[in-house]
Amino acid sequence: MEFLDLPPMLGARGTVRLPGSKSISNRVLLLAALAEGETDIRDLLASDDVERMLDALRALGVAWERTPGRDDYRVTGVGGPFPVKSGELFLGNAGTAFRPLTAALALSGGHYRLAGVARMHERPIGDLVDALRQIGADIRCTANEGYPPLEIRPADIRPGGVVRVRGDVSSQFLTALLMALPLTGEETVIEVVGELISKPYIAITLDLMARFGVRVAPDATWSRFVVPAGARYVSPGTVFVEGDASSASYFLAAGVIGGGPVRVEGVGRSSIQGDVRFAEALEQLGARIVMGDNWIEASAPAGGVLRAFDLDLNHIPDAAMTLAVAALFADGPCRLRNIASWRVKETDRIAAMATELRKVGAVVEEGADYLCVTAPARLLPAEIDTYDDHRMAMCFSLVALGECRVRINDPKCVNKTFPGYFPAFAAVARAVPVVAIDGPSASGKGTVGSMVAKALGWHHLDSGSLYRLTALTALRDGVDLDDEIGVAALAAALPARFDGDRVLLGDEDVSDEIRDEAVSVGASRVAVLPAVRAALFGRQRDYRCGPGLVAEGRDIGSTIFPDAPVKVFLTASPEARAQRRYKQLKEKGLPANMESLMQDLRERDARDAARAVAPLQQQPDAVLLDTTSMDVDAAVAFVLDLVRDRGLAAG
Ligand SMILES: Nc1ncnc2c1ncn2[C@@H]1O[C@H](COP(=O)(O)OP(=O)(O)O)[C@@H](O)[C@H]1O
Ligand SMILES: Nc1ccn([C@H]2C[C@H](O)[C@@H](COP(=O)(O)OP(=O)(O)O)O2)c(=O)n1
Repeated sequence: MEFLDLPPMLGARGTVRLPGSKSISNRVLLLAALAEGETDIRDLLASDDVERMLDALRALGVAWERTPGRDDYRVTGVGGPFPVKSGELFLGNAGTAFRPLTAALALSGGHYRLAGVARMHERPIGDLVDALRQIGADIRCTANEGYPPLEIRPADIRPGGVVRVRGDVSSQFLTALLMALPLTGEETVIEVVGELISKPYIAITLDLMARFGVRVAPDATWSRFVVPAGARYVSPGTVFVEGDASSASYFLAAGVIGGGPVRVEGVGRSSIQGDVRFAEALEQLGARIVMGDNWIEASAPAGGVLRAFDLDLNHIPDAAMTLAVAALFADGPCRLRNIASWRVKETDRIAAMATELRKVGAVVEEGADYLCVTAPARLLPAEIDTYDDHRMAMCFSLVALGECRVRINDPKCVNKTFPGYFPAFAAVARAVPVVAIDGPSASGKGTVGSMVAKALGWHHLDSGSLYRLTALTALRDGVDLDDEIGVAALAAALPARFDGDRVLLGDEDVSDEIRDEAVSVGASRVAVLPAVRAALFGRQRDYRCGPGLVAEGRDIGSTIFPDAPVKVFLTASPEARAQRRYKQLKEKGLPANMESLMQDLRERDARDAARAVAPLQQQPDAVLLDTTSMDVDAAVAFVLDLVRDRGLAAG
């Protein structure tokens, strides 16, 4: 399984240009396809769901072309039903393609098959099929009644009169009917049965239909819609796609959780997307929000802490997911109400959200249509499953802003709506900085690392001492150093503590004992065991805390913190290193022999460099620092300059 490790973040600020709205992109594509004339669409979203719609339209005889290198498209409308009268369409997990195409194809007089991924076949479509059958459509659910895949056959469509459709499962059914019925040319009344959910999405549909020349006004209660006689779609010429307001939610929340300000460009006061009201929800949590016509900016509440909330989120079902994760930063239990539609989205989002929030330590109560989330005192590092749901992946990236590392499984699921999400997030979120110092034995890593950490006021990790503590424990407990599983178990349970430059096992100071030659040789032996390295992997990452970390070892820059902004490969000639070690041991009153030290050092260098897992080697992005003829202070000054040059510490 592919994954992405997000480091703990210290805060967020900056500006993000949003990708185009998915809801607008797929609606505009379909309307442009059915309209008379050519439509130029600017800033169309580049994502999987939009690709599915584009592919389908081409298969159905709609010509479109893309301006090379841009997200601008020209669609040549067919001025009515689709001209291609048979076809098999694969629509992935794109609800915004599947539902509207079902309705438009049911009225196109052809023979079509529509299918998607397994999850698409679990997402209900029965209410839409029932509504279309009322006007004579011949639609068969070929696997399970009420669910895709579907087969549509030519039929005697009898428009006019009243069509009833349920509005309380997914508003996309109403959207699909609204967009397709003008193909009949006759007046049809749509009556919504049950409370209409997600009304703002219907508002997007009506707004875009009006731009293509078909005006449908809802009654006061949004339960009756009249599609006028003689309606036909005509291209408005050029359509600009707004930024995606649901995608904006992650960055606005990042600004609120991570201090901010974070500004999103592409949506604002004049947006037609209901999800811009997510900003209002954030305001109820105490966030500071500023809005322009085409941008929104979010910052943390004046007091820093988010207020607990109890909100009906029916009007912003997608952006509401972001609030479930924002609840991890609130000062009390938070309730998200009226969100039953989550259960029929890309995954059962209520269940998925509850499961994953619990992994980071939250207490979650899950109901048929609500979630109650209580934040833990401290977030726990976790491995988040994403259920092939782009929004799960994007939401849980926000956990990192709690200075908590988080692993996102299958991160590419964001391609559904936002392929550039993680780079965009990394551009506004500020990771806890790490100085990674790697190099051979006795090159000065410990000495330089400790002094650099003190000068910066950052945390310090001497990873070698973890290997030494592991070896010491194995030697004491009589565990064979080649017993990989046994030694790894010791490494995982090590009661290691660091107190300044003192190294402790529980309460026992073992700073000197771990420098014994026997322990040094043992450390070098256990360090080649993959299970031992794996056992120490997460432990080392947990030392990454604000304001920053200086860590040294052999694989810090390559494996433990590959994203470290400063990497140094510290080395010196073998002779210089042997002499340093000799002096060091003598000063500590420990026995030392120059010849055996030299020999031992060469052997250890060879073992560190040749091992299969995380061998010692200079990373391409590491700066070489050869201290053969350089004193400690000069080496420390060199590293501090690098840190300041990268803008990670004041000058
Ligand atoms: N640039 C340097 N010049 C001279 N001696 C150094 C230098 N860097 C480190 N030393 C000394 O070398 C010894 C070994 O350094 P240490 O930090 O323990 O190395 P490592 O952690 O790489 O094994 C220490 O006594 C240290 O004071
Ligand atoms: N990140 C690390 C740190 C140390 N090791 C290995 C290398 C050494 O053999 C032991 C002890 O490391 P340490 O840095 O304390 O030892 P040296 O004094 O540099 O030889 O652990 C490693 O494999 N990976």
